[in-house]
Amino acid sequence: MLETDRLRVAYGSDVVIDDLTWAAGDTDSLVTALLGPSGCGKSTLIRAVAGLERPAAGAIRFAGQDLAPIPAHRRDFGVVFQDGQLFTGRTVAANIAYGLRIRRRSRAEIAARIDELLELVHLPGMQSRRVDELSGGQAQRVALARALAPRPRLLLLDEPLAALDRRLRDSLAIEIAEIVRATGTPTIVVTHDHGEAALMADSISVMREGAIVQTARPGTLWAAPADEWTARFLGCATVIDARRDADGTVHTDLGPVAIDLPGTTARLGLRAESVAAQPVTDHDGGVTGTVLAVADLPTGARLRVASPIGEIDASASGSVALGDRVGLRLVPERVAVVGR
Ligand SMILES: Nc1ncnc2c1ncn2[C@@H]1O[C@H](COP(=O)(O)OP(=O)(O)OP(=O)(O)O)[C@@H](O)[C@H]1O
Repeated sequence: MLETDRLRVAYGSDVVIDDLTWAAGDTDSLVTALLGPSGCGKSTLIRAVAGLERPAAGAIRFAGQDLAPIPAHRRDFGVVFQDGQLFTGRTVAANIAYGLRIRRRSRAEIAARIDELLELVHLPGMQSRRVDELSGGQAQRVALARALAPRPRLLLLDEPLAALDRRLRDSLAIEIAEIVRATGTPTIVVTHDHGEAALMADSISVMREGAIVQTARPGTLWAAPADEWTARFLGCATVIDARRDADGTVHTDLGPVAIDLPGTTARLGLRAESVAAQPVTDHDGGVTGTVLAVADLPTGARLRVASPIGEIDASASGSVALGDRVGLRLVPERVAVVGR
């Protein structure tokens, strides 16, 4: 639905996006996350799509239509930025009405649409509240309602949760995704947080230095990152070699693991959840290590372990203490196969 074709965006001589050909929002993916580290060009891409930056070369198309001749306010795209950018000193209703007023909708229609949107974003009855009196989470819901009010063809969310605290971020991420799904609005959400991307999106495009390195569903992305950089960016702190022998067993320096490899050798990405640690007495003579640090998380203990391949992260379900000797085992369903 949204396509960039050999797109280049630059600030003066500083080229941020070069030769980018990318598509988002196909029929089975309503919400696409644009995920990448700080400074990789996510906001620049979103701003170019919104019509706020003029491409130096290439094209951006929506539903087949070249957007170049269409100014930002005629694209029918809704935009929400990190801090919402509401009109301060005005009411919630006045903010949501903005895009409807400039489209000259009737008063009755505007009032009805405001009521409907406030129900949708779970702020019923807040019409006459001044936006300066809202909490950060409420302000972002109003910004979302304002963006959705004119029924945009595409919604662009640029780090909509970045200014909120962690606990609120997760719940609002899920809520925003539900709201945009309820309206059926194709959405691109920019984030540098892969947890947030997974909570919100059907598909994730990973961006690195102005290029999209992989687009996939979240589960596929975690299990099969396109390359080592992507694996590390997605939380695989350790990357190791694996090789498959003639009888199909896959060997690594952390012992065998029951996974399929695309060839006879591959690189595996490991997160703490990929390596299970258990007290060495219960262990059957495999790889062992020494516990260097323990963090007790609600989901179990997370460990830093001195292993034969150096320091690695691991997880333990039982009780483990600093200095313990632990047996290490790779958890096949939690191991990422790089470049599969
Ligand atoms: N208005 C501007 N003028 C000049 N350079 C800019 C401008 N906006 C962004 N840049 C530069 O372009 C590059 C990409 O920035 P951009 O904001 O698109 O990245 P981002 O991935 O959205 O990062 P973040 O997550 O930190 O917002 C950075 O090097 C940034 O310094």
